[in-house]
Amino acid sequence: MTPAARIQAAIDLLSEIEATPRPADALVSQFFRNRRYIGAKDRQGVAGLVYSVLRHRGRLGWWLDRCNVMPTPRALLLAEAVLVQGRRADSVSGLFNGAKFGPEPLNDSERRLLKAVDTHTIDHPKQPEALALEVPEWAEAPLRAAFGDRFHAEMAAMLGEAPLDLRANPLKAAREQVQAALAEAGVTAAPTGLSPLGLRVQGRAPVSALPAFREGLFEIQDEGSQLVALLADPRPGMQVVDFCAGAGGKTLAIAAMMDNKGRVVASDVLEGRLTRAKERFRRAGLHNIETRALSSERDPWVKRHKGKFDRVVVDAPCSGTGTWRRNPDSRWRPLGPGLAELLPLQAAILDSAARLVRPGGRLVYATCSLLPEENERQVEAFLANHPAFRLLPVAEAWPENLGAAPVTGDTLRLTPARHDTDGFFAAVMVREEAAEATEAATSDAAGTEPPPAADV
Ligand SMILES: C[S@@+](CC[C@H](N)C(=O)[O-])C[C@H]1O[C@@H](n2cnc3c(N)ncnc32)[C@H](O)[C@@H]1O
Repeated sequence: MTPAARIQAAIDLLSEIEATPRPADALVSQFFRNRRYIGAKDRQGVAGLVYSVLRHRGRLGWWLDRCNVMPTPRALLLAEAVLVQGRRADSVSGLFNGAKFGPEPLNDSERRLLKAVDTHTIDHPKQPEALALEVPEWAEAPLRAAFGDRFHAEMAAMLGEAPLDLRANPLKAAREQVQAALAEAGVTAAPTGLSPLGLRVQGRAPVSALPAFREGLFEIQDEGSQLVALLADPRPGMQVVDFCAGAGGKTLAIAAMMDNKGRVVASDVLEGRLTRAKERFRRAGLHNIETRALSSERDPWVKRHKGKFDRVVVDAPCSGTGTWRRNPDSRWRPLGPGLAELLPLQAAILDSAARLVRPGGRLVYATCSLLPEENERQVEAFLANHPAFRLLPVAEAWPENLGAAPVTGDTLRLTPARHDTDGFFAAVMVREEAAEATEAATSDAAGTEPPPAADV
């Protein structure tokens, strides 16, 4: 592809991302699947342009606004070329010449834009702090409240790219074996600091094309997500529910730790996600998992299985603020259901899923959010309404690993700035053996119609 053709492909891809609410990573994969003639290097070049626009979208928008130019994909890419890549306006305009496969020539306002941004860089002292950190307006106040004087450092750490983490599948290979298989394929990876199963890859190797991946020796999973699954402390022979299993990221880790012994139920309100998860379970060699599509969090299946499970993991739908490094597009997309709907939904899911926990069993509540409203506040409200449960400090829940890790407080709070993982929150709660009767009396009381399921 010529450089101009790459720009045109980036314009097409950005237009698709703007036109649909689906996450950018899914659309990027689909875009290239439908254009198999685009080679690996060009794919990387086109995706690099698109992700650079998404990663700088707030500040690029600020510049376009200042120049009175509409934020079209063409204008965003023009501004990106100058303000982020540091190219001169002349060399950029030369690529917009209407040649075959390249973009149409510039219009007047685009020419004006190039002239205005020439020799500038993306940051400008007049940009408000939150915008300079690519923090959308709706999230600024809660994130400032969450981090106080660490707001700048935490948000700055979210501007970079997320590392590529893998989780060894203990059913098929130890972490060292996976590391050796990767090295043989020319991929360098080092053990992660917190997760005993994790490997962090150096650079951006296409690991899913490797035989070791196809044979299920490892999964692609952020270290923070691995820790959430490990916190449930699933053991062989246990009965476990992954209540918001989605495409099965945490289910895979949980089931593998159980050595294929016992039972894991992967449930979700979106059946399509569970169907996709099944292929991953098969590749990983797991046959102790069953999937269960729920009509809502109060599906009758839950009541029928009250008190039957040793572990219940609730990886709740959330704002996703902890994954901004990985999904930069999600900062600027409308929040889907919005916090006003997410907060009661999270509480309702936790409330209902808690019924499944047997006396002495564990309930793990997790989100990939950085907002206390979705995290600590939800757990506090749950504990206040469910005296049968008590918080188990994470260092006690999993002393052999987290005891030595830089994790403070009773709950797990991971951030890119502090732990170089995605932002995650997890709390472990235990249903007291003696409190069964009290809890049983209160848990089935509220039978109100649930809010619609959110695809988050
Ligand atoms: C954060 S995602 C789960 C990610 C998944 N656990 C993983 O590790 O790959 C949250 C999931 O909650 C599901 N969900 C949304 N509303 C729900 C509800 N009312 N009951 C159960 N699951 C729900 C969504 O469909 C979504 O798959």
